[in-house]
Amino acid sequence: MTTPHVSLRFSTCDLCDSLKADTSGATRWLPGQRYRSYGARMRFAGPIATVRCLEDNSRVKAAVESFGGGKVLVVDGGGSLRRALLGGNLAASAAKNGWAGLLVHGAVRDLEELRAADVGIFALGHVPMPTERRDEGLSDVPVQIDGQWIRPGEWLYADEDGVVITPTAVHPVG
Ligand SMILES: O=C([O-])CC(=O)C(=O)O
Repeated sequence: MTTPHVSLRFSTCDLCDSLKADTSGATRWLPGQRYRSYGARMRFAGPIATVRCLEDNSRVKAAVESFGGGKVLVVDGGGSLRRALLGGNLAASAAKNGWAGLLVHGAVRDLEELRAADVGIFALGHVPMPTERRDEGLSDVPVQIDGQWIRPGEWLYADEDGVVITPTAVHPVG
């Protein structure tokens, strides 16, 4: 597997400038304030892998401990802030295994360690309580976040302005 090349000079605003006339619904986006950036990378992009889980990070652990190859892990945690789906150890694994970033629709913890992790981490919030792993959750299934479908293999671009999801890789213009 090769690591996809993504220019980290992309900007979600430039992408949206080039995609704004597309009314097909293929382009989806999430507002920047929905997520806070916790990792060392404020800008990340790559093909999507997914996990859907509720207060059990078994599948997140399995994903970040496997080869990331420049992918972005989208974690649909149901929006729960009761348990942290990612902490310092798993963030370090994600960085070591070449994940470009994680979008966690849920909570994270270990903020100081997350700041040091060379990976993008966007999450709804943080809470100190970890999950109890019961081997529950699904990997590489379509997930729905804020009413928008996000599917494995699609592309995600994230920076401080927000998050853009496209069916295939798109290139910045201008
Ligand atoms: O292990 C967990 O469940 C989350 C965590 O604290 C870590 O990644 O360090």
